Amino acid sequence: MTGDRLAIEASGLTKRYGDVTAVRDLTFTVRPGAVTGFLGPNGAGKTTTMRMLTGLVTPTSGAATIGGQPYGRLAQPSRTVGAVFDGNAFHPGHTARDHLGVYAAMAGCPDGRVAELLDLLGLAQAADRRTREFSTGMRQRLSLATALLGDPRVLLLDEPSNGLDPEGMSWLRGLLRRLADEGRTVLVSSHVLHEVQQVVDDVVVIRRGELVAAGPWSRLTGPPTVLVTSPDATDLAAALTAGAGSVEPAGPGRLRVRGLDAPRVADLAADHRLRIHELVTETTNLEQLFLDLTTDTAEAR
Ligand SMILES: Nc1ncnc2c1ncn2[C@@H]1O[C@H](COP(=O)(O)OP(=O)(O)OP(=O)(O)O)[C@@H](O)[C@H]1O
Repeated sequence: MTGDRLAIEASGLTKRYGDVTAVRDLTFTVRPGAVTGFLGPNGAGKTTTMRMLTGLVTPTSGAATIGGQPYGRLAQPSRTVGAVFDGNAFHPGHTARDHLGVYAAMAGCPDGRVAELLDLLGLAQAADRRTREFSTGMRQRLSLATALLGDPRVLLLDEPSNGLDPEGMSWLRGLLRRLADEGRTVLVSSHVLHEVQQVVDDVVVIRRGELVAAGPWSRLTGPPTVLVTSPDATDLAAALTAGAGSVEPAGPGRLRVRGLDAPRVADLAADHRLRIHELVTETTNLEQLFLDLTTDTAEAR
């Protein structure tokens, strides 16, 4: 399979339920070999979009394709796409091993695949417990195991972090990274930015069913700035400007510098025998960015 054959594409995707437009004219691409965060507040239309990508919901207009084909036309859907949706149902009397065994048989998975996944998903110890005893986090792991059974190259995960504790979150991020590094296409939705920001390469942000931003995370957050405090701020500003930095005042004795990293700022200060009392690299406040992207400006007018 070439890389392009693994891309997810939404093109003018729209879904209306009566008067409610859940998703409106959504166009984006999700590339293989990366983790893409599908972000937006509750009710933004993430689940509806993911359901359209997997053929569970029929778009009112527009198209959703995976590797250039609508989900329904894929030759081996369960071997191409693995999906996890909130509220995945398990038979309460089945053990995790039973549950995976049923799906493995349906997907024609080789022997040993169930044990492999129980291990990969950290469920080996709980393999023979009935799913009715499972915590939300264990259910999430079992959903993920089910999605991964057919060794799919494309993964669509709707809020997979729901119910995971911090350790589970960190484990999930590691798993997502690994799956993407193996060349898979990984689309993961979340309404909580900080849960995914450490792992996503790209983002697609929606609000009220419409696209707000899409692209590499680094492009959306911009380059870091450096905040420097110095009793020699005036001379330091001149030295940094001469060193190709862009400098603006940020309070008494304090400068905000763009275009130079912290070591370069420190080196230039040392070259000019100027004192530094504090040096901080500022990354964009991502929560604020997310808030800005998702706040409905129409309401503010
Ligand atoms: N079957 C349906 N019938 C009517 N309205 C629906 C249906 N499914 C979704 N909606 C509406 O479409 C909008 C988008 O819902 P959706 O579940 O896709 O959002 P979401 O971003 O996944 O939210 P959450 O994070 O809360 O799951 C909401 O206003 C929702 O009420």
